[in-house]
Amino acid sequence: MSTNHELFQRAKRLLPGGVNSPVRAFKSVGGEPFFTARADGAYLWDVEGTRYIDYVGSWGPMIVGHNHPAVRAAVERAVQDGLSFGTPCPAEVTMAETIAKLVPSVEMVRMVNSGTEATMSAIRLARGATGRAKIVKFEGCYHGHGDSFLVKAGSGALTYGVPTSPGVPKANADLTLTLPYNDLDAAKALFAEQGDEIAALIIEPVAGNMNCIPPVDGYLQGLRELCTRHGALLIFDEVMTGFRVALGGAQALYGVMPDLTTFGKIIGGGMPVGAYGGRRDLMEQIAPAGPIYQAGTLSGNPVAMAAGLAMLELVQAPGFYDTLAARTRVLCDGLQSVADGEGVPFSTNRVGGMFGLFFTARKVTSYAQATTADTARFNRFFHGVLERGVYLAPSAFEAGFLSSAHSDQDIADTLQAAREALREAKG
Ligand SMILES: Cc1ncc(COP(=O)(O)O)c(C=O)c1O
Ligand SMILES: NCC(=O)CCC(=O)O
Repeated sequence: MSTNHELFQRAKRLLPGGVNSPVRAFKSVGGEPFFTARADGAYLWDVEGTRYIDYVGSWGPMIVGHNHPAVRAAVERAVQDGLSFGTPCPAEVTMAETIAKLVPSVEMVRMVNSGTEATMSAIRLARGATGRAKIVKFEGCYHGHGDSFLVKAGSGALTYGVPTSPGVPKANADLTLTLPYNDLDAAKALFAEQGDEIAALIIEPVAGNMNCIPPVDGYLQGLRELCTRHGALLIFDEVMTGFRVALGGAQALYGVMPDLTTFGKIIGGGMPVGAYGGRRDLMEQIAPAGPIYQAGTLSGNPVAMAAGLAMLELVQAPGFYDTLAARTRVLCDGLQSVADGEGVPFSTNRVGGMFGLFFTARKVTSYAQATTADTARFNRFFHGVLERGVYLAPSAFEAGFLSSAHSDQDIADTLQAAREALREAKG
């Protein structure tokens, strides 16, 4: 039987950094990642049989808990009929209808295989439709690993201190303009200067890749007005927030209609899926309806669609998001009172089923504030709770996720682990 350590040694010989996605490595918190053998409900079990209460949820998709019987059964049924057809299949039509029904701004969709593909395709569409080249993104936001987005990026790029990646041609990076999140005046100033060259502004409507930072009141509305005034498209990257902060995503929660929206994570139920969609007049410019090319051998895959549809069925249960948000609140308020009790400077953010923990006394509303929180303290806390069976994202710059499988007891156990970890780190 291989141990975590043996597996990681083998992995490092053949996989860069021992992982297939950088955020999984424990490079910033220190130590070695554990290898998961099995997942169920709110828990992961590593190859040594240790159980963890999981607040990563496969980085977002597992909103009903791991290995949900209804999702698993849907996949098992779909597999009986074949794994991939390369022709249209019925489930992708149902998927498109479901997304269009649930997400206010979506009139048409195209399925893809990851969030990265969704965002790359959405900006190609924006450029093709407007005839403009520049895009605007926000410092600390992450939109996958497309060249245009690895400029002042969040997530692993921020965690590892290389927010602008080598390998992105300068000509490409120069077309990506960046702004500070939650600062409408900065956006107004940029659009006043270059508004007629901007194809699209893309934003995480709740930032989740520089820890978790909700938009301040009126901010998304202000960006909407700015884009409309300057003829630029507004793209909400709802890969993380879609079906996470509310059934209709952040656009439903805040009542702001983007022109295009990108999706991933939850809509695949744990299978590799992404999608982009929005205004009909824009989406009809995508091939073969229109000239802007975008394609995919496995796009709309029947097994992935079955998993995603089962997931979207479950989240439509009455009260699903109210309960999820209430649990998230109990967790965050509980952690706050534990930290207060231990005299540790601490604050939290949360929207629906996503949350952020900051080792700083003030409420965090900006990238600058998020990056000045005490990351060394976070790293000690991360290991302190991990030793006690609680798995947080191994980075101070990632949002956390709750699922409907997390019980009151799981939250109570998490708070106890947090209390012990904070006490130990002080002593
Ligand atoms: C907001 C956001 N956009 C895009 C992506 C990219 O998605 P993927 O990892 O599926 O390519 C992610 C996460 O990875 C994300 O959080
Ligand atoms: N918040 C970070 C992600 O969702 C990305 C996961 C990955 O890159 O593996």
